[in-house]
Amino acid sequence: MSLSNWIKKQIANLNEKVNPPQPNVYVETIREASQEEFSLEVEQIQEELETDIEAFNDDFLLENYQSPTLDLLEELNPLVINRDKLEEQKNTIIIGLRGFGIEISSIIATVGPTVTTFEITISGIGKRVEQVVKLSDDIASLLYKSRISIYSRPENGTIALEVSNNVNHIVGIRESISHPSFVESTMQLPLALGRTLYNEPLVIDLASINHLLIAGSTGQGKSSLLDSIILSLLYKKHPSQVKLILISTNRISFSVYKRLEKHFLASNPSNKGAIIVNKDGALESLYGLCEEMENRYELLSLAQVRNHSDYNKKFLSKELIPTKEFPFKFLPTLVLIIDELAEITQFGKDGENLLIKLAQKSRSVGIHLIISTQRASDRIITNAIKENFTTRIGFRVPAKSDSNILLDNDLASKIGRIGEAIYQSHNQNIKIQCSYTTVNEIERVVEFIGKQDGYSSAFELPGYEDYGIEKEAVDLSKRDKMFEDCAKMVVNSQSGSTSMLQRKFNLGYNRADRIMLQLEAAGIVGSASGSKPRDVLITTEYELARHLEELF
Ligand SMILES: Nc1ncnc2c1ncn2[C@@H]1O[C@H](COP(=O)(O)OP(=O)(O)OP(=O)(O)O)[C@@H](O)[C@H]1O
Repeated sequence: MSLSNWIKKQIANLNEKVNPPQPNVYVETIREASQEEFSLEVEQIQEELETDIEAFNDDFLLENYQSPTLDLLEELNPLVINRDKLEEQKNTIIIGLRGFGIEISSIIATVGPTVTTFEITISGIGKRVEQVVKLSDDIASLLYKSRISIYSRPENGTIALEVSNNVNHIVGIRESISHPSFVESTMQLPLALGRTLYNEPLVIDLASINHLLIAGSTGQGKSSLLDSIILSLLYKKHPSQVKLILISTNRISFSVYKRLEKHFLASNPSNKGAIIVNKDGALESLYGLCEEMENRYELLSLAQVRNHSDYNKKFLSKELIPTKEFPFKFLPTLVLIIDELAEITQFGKDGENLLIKLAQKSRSVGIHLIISTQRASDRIITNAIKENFTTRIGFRVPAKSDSNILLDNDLASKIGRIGEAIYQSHNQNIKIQCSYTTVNEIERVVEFIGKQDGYSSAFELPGYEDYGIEKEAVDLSKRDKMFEDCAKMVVNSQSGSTSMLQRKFNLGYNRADRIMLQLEAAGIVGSASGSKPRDVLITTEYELARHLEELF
C-alpha cells in the first residue's frame, strides 16, 4: 500500500475517533452600505464646498449632482462556504501530517475568494517549514487537488497551506465599493482594488501611493481593474474634485466613458473628444500635464503652501483671493490613466521622458499616474519607470523573467487564476483577487452621471502651444515616394485610414502616419478625428490628378 493510500485509510479510520482542534474559520459577512450612506457622502462634499460658493463660478457645485447609486451595480453570488467540506479538509491536513510524523497544535482556516488558507502551528520544536513543503504533493493528493502552495508566515510563526476552492468567488465591484472599508474611508482617493486571499478588502489611497503600474498578459483582468479603479473614483468623488485623462491609443476600451466628458474628464486643446485615442493627442496630453504641473507649482508657491491638498484647503477657506497677479483657482486632482504603456514609449525617449518627469514631480501638485501594459519587458518597463512607479500590480505573466522585471520576484509567474494579482507596495507583496466590473455596470453608471447637468466642457489642459512647442510643420517638398500611390488609394477607397495604408503598401506605422499628415497638408484628407478614418476631401482620381497638378 502506498504511503498516501495508507494515510487515506488512517484518515477514514480515525476521522470519527479523534477530536482534533476545531478550525477557527474566518469568514467575513459581506456588509453593504445603505443607499443613504452613499448619498450622504456627496451631500457632505457639496456642503463643504458650499460654504465658499462665492469663490467659484455659479455652476461649480453642480448643486443637483447625485453620485451614482449602488443599485446600478450587479449583485453577484456571495461567497459560499461549505462547512462540512472545510471540516473534512482540516481533518485531512491534521491526520495527514501526523502520518508523516508532524503534529500540529492549531489550525485556522480562512476562506478567501479563490483559495482557502489553513494556517497551522507545529507542535514542539525542530520541525521546519521545508519539511512541510516537501510534503506538498502528498497533502495535495490527500485533498484531491493537483497542487497546493505551502509557505511560512514568519510574522505569525505559522505555516500556511493554500488550497484552491472548488468554486471561485468573483469579487464584484459592488461588493468592493459597498464594503465599510471603502464607504467609511477618509482617504483622499480611495481605490477598491479587491480582496486579499485572506478575504480582507484591499482599499488603497492613490494620493499616498502617488502612481501605479499595472502589468500582465492579455486577458488576465487589467482592463477590468482599471474600470474598477475609475468606478471607485466616480462613486467617491464629486465632479469638481477629480478629472480623468484617459488615453487608449490602440483600443476602444475607454470609449464607454465618453459621456462623462462634462463631469469627470479632462482633454487637450487639439483633441476632438475627451478620450484620447491617437498618438498625437497622447503626446499632447503628456506635454499639457507637464505644463499644468509647472503652473500648479507656481500657484502653490504664490500661496506659500507645500502641497495640493493644503492649497485647496486654503483656497476653500477664502485665504486665497484670485486677482490678476495671483490667479488662484480650485485645483481638481488629475488622474492620468494609460491603458498601454508601450503605446507611449513608441514616441521614443520623448514619451518615456515626459512620463518620468511627471512621475517624479507631480505628486505634490495633485497629479497621479496609472499606467498599464501587457508587455512586461525591460524595453517597456525600464529601470527609470520602475524607480518612479514603486507601487505595482502584477497579473499573471508567462515567465519568471517577466515577473522579475515587474516585481523583482517570480510571484506573478505563479498566479493561476484570471483576476488574481500581486499587489506590491513598500516591498510587501499581497496576493489579491481584483474587483471585477462589467461593461453593463459601467454603461449604467456613465448614463446615470452623464444625463445630469454638467460643466460646459471637459476640463481643459494646456496644449502644445502653451508648452512652447509648435507641431512639426509638414514640408510638402519632401513628399514620401509613396505619397501619390497612397493618395490614389484613399481617394478610390474614400477612407483616410492609416492602418489601411500600412496594410496595402506594407508600411510601418510611423511612415504611414507621416504620409497621412502629408495628405492632410495637401488637402486630400481632413484632420484626424479620434480613431476613426479621416474624411476624404476629393472624390475621383481625375479630380485628384488636377488637384496635384495645381499644387506641385
Ligand atoms: N477580477 C476578475 N475576476 C474574474 N474574472 C475576471 C476578472 N477580471 C477579468 N476577468 C475576466 O477576464 C476577461 C479578460 O479581462 P480583461 O479584458 O480585463 O483582461 P486584460 O488583461 O485587460 O486583457 P488585454 O490586455 O487583452 O486587454 C474578462 O472579460 C472577464 O471575463
